[in-house]
Amino acid sequence: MLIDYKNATIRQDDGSLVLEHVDFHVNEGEFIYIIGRVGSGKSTLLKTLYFELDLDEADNAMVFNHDIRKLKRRYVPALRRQMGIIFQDFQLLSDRNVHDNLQFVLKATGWKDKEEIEQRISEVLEDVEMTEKTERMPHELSGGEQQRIAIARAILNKPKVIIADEPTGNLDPETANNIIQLLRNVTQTGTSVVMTTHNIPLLKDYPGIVYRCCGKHLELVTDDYNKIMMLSDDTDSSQETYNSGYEVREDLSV
Ligand SMILES: Nc1ncnc2c1ncn2[C@@H]1O[C@H](COP(=O)(O)OP(=O)(O)OP(=O)(O)O)[C@@H](O)[C@H]1O
Repeated sequence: MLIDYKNATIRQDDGSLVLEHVDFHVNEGEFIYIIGRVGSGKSTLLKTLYFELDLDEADNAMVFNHDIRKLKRRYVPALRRQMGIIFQDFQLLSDRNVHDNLQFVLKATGWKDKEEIEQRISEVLEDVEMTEKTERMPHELSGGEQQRIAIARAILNKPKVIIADEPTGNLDPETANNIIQLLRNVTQTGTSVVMTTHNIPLLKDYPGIVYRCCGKHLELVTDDYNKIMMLSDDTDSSQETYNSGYEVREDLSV
């Protein structure tokens, strides 16, 4: 198991409670969605996974077999290197082109051999179908293209887990589908993906394990990829419309 939280309590730095009694598990190659209303704690849960926020109240809190309750800060970079992190706003370095964005990460994570660096950059750009855009600056790319580069950057070091905080939030529905398809492809290599989303229709088109943040708890909605096809929109309350134009209902039930 790559990530194993049992009965974890997640608080902000100011001590305010975000989620309690959290049981959350990630195995190799899994595709996991975290859904839930605005402010329900999705991003905060992710922050504990990539050590942006401490988690010390739990019966168990393991990431890559390290007990993160006792983790010394000096071990964080080595663990983060085994993760790829993707944000809604891409967070590419705006002052350098696509190639140099990727090269920067490889150099920062200890790659030295020039040929190997070039080879790896070509491979990941091929994976995300962006080989033509190597020389482009981030501002010369569309949102979907920038997110492709963010994915390329996230997979450079063949991470065990990709953590993506609303990676399709700024994208039109078709581009969002392409991005999710790319992330699904990544799981074929054994990498797991944990992503937050408000885009509920995605769940049916690209099934995965679904958790929901709700009322300071994290519920497992389904861990059966097949069952997700039966997720019902036919519920009685809590309709919300988001920027994507989708009408979504967050109180999905199986
Ligand atoms: N740095 C912070 N310090 C204190 N409280 C915070 C901080 N960041 C977020 N919060 C609060 O923690 C709660 C959970 O926020 P979080 O960002 O995890 O929600 P979310 O489910 O990701 O929301 P969204 O769907 O809008 O991204 C909210 O009440 C939010 O106001």
